Amino acid sequence: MAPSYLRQLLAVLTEQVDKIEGLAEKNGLSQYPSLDELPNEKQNEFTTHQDVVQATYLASSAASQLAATLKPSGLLVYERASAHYMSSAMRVVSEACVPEILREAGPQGLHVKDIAAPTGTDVKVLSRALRCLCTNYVFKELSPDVFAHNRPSSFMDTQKPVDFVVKHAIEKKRSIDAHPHGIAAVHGDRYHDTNGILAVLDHNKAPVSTAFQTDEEIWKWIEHYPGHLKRLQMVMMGWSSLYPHKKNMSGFDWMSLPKDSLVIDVGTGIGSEAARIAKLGPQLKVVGQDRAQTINDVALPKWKTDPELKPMFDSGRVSLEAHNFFDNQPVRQSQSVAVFYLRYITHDWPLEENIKILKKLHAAASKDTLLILAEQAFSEVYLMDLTMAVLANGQERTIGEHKEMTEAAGWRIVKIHQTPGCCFGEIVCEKI
Ligand SMILES: C[S@@+](CC[C@H](N)C(=O)[O-])C[C@H]1O[C@@H](n2cnc3c(N)ncnc32)[C@H](O)[C@@H]1O
Repeated sequence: MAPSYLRQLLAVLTEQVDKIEGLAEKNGLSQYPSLDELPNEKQNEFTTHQDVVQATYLASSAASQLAATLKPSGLLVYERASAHYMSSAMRVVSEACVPEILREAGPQGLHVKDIAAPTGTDVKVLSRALRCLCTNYVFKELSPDVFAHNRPSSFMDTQKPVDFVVKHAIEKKRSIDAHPHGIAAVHGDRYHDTNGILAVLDHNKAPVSTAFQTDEEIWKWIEHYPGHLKRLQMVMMGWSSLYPHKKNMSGFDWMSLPKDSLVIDVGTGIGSEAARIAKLGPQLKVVGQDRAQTINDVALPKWKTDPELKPMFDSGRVSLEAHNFFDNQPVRQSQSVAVFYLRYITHDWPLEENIKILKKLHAAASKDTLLILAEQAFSEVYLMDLTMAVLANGQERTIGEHKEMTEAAGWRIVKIHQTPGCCFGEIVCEKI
């Protein structure tokens, strides 16, 4: 039987790796340099040798075809579509003289605060740009927020002294401050830029709001364009297929809740999670809440007509409610809320706004109410972090940042369910 498609690719890879390692041995190297090894003359001579280059091209083509084959297709397409964040991140990093600063810092690396200091670059922006690159194998993060060079990143180094490049960067900033409509720079007090991450620093405004010259945040602004609103809410359904196995997210056990427990899906959008929860926990009562226009013009028309959703809606098992999550929760005389569930809500907002949202839920919670945040809980896909920054001035958060945020609003993380092989998870919190 002919070898399978995967094995054929693997065979090319194995054959070329054998060839590369044979050539390495012949040239007195123990192996092909890893990503962590910084280039030196001997290695450079080896890695640019004609026979080695030929073998590495074949091996890397087979490897990327293998990766593209095995990666969930939705994720692959998403990564390709948001590749521009990588160019933005490279630009931030090179204008903040990071390659030169890290060269002088050496292999132990440097904390992002110290990397940002010489050019006065915003620490948070730099940290997010560096993390975006690290997850794509350019630079490496040794411990949280401590970064160092790896082999690919060292190619960004101009080899000029730090003092020289920093002086140049600061002079450029001064000339931009004098002519604010001039070319862009990423350092300084404000972030003048043209390549997609403008105004990341301005906590009241996302870059998208700046681009469309509005002071409204995206969820309010988009209501002026009903077609866009519908489209954006449909996109949320698409997230479920980014990771195919996420359709069967094996997280919180909804069957563990008693009959008629009340689950509120806060910021439900079109209600795809409300539907999922109602299916996983047929004994539950689920309420989907969102802004009035989303409920009335997007969610209700779907729930009243979709053959799969309509029976749940007609029977009252799922209901939809117009509610702004910055306001007090409606008073529910008859029963307390078992779970406040928020999927992809907190990544849409900066910390201060999230604390306001979570405090409102805290005020309406009984001592047994659980808060579940369905968010990126493990740092695998940082490309989405910059998407959140651009669209909504939001961010993906590390576990530490989730802890800080929930505790500031009176909640304590008690469990994290991670969907196997997926960076999304369900973060379960109790009232402190
Ligand atoms: C990223 S979407 C997530 C939707 C849904 N939870 C899901 O996972 O499919 C964020 C949702 O928050 C809603 N939202 C934004 N601001 C809101 C507010 N002030 N009150 C209630 N919902 C809001 C939006 O309308 C949108 O449906």
